[in-house]
Amino acid sequence: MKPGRLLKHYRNHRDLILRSSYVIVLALSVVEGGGGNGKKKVKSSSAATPKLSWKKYLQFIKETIFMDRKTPILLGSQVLLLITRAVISLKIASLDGKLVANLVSSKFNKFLKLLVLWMVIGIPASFINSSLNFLQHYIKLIIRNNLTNKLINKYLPVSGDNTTIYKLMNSAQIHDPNQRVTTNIEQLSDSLAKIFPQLLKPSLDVLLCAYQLSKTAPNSNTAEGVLILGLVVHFTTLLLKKFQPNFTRLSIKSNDLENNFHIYHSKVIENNEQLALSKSYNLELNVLDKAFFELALFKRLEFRRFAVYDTMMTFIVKYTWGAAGLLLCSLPIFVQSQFKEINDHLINEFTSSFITNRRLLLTGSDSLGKIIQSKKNLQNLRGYVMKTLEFEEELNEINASQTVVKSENITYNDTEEIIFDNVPLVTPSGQTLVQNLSFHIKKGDHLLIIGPNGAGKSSFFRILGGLWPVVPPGKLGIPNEDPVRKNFFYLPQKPYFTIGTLKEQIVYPDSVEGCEVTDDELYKLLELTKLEYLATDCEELLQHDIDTLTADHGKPDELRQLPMSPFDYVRNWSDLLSIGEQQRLALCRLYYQRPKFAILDECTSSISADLEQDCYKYAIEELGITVLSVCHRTTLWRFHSHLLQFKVRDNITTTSFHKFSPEERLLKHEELVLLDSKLAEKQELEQRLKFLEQSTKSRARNRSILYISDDEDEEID
Ligand SMILES: Nc1ncnc2c1ncn2[C@@H]1O[C@H](COP(=O)(O)OP(=O)(O)OP(=O)(O)O)[C@@H](O)[C@H]1O
Repeated sequence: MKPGRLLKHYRNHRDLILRSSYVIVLALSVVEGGGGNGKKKVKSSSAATPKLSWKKYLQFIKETIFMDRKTPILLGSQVLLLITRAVISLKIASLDGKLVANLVSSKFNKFLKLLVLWMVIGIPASFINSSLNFLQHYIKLIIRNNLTNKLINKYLPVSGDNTTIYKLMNSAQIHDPNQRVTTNIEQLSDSLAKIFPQLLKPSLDVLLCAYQLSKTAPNSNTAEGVLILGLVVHFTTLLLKKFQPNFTRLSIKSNDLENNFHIYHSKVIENNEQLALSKSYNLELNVLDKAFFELALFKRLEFRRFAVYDTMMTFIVKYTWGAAGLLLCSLPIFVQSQFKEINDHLINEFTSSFITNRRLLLTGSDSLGKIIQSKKNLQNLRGYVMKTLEFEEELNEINASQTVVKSENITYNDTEEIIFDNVPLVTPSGQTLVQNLSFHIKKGDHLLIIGPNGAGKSSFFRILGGLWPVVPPGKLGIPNEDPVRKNFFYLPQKPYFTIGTLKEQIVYPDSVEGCEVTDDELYKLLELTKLEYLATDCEELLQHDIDTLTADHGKPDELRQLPMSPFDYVRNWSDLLSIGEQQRLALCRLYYQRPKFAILDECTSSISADLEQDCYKYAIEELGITVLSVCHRTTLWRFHSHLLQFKVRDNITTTSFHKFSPEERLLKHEELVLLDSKLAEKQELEQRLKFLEQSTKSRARNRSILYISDDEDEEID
């Protein structure tokens, strides 16, 4: 094509070509500014950024938005409001220009009319602004609600075997589930609710301003100038990218450090009594200090990077683009003033155009800066999504594995038997504690489990309770589920108590709603473990509250809210009760539940020996509960008929299982203890004898030396 024809074509389609090139250049700048800077590394972070493909990221965002029908509708409304606001901003920009022009030419009436119009437009503008704020918070709440529910349902699945959290805490992946469900989801929802206005508002502003600028430029020759401005924006954005930190990495690392600090702090709170008694504040302070120091150090590094980036950003967006824009708006005026005679009308026109275009340019450059800055939020959001997805995938895996393991290696019988057939005891970390465990007991066979510390006694319970899988070729047989009576009830050495009512503690893990137990029945349960004073204490506290509120006539509402029964009085039971009392209250739970089998893992170790015996007797003889117990006191042996013994020799653990006669075994045990003590006595006597022989010998030697020296003395004499 000849240059002449090309020029003609250009002239014919000049407007279209320039406008589209301008938009393309701006879009390029946005994409460049929004693209990742993969080469940059966060120095203090040793871990690599976890991988998350864009497809998976967008899929997650899509699923989160469409989890609820309300969210897309609200997002749609947000978009509509944003478009309306952008159009209103344009209108206000042109009004601004006209207002100043009328002010300069002292046209008061026109100025007043425009001012009224300006105020009238302010009404929908204010409404739209506050509606946008409201919508953003509302969308955040809905997203947070949906995500939290989704994760909590996977975290505490009602349909599973209630082992998810245990398995999660034993997995190497997740150490901070509480943070993931709380802080992480909150940050994710906040970021996601902000991202649309953050991206859409400035994008719309940029597009509308670009369109308006190229349309309302004082001289159509400035269209090329607008394109040059676009190119300036593009290249400076590329420069800005060099200073841009990797926000995803920063947000992940910062989150991890925050979580570490939180975990250490929770441990201190949890073990406050032990720390006070062992006077170990100094040590714990060091640990907390170190965790916080790491966090603060990283935050400082993060802020420094942000500060450098912000400085560059402000300089480029506000001043470089601003100056280029001002030049673009003013140049045509200077050029025209050289050729035309300046009259009032021209001054008016110049002022109006300059003010309007300047405002449009400032809005445009500011919006472009915001789009580039929203990359930070996009990358932060990516970090939060990664953490949430990692958590969710781990939960999905655990929950899926539960059903597989259960169906493969566990069988149910109606003969009320527990059968361990060649079951290896393997820890979650893969260490085999016992090669194979084989035995079988039925209802009424009370099993005593003994063995040295760390041999695997509690681990056996973990397999029975479904916490650890039944590893092939092992097979586990357990009784069929019974709607009336639970199969198993587990009592550990340190039972768990909630902050709640006394009734809730006794009927746990049943809910008090729909529970038909009466206060008298609850009181009887407490009597069995000699804990009736707990109910009396609650009664006194309740009476005290009633008296105080009655004396204070102004609080009838609070009086009405007080419980009717002392069993409904709320207290923090785990802080309030001694370990022995906690173990006794846990026994009340056992009596209330009356399961077929009770798994008692040193659950009476802090109870006095005579009460312990009474409690065992009641459970076995009165309630017909079959016990499987780990206990170190020989006084409890008489309640058992079978023995599972763990023995460790040369670091290899073996087990033996047989019927057990407690009297015979106790006799042998007593004999063994006697022999042991005699053996110890013998060894002591032998040592004493050795010592005496040695000291006699050394005295004899000393004496002979003395004699020799006497002789020598004599010789000298
Ligand atoms: N979740 C786990 N992950 C890895 N190893 C574990 C886990 N729980 C326990 N173990 C290990 O398994 C071994 C057996 O522990 P277990 O609690 O069964 O011992 P125990 O015989 O009950 O000891 P004790 O009499 O002291 O209570 C120990 O070496 C312990 O460190």
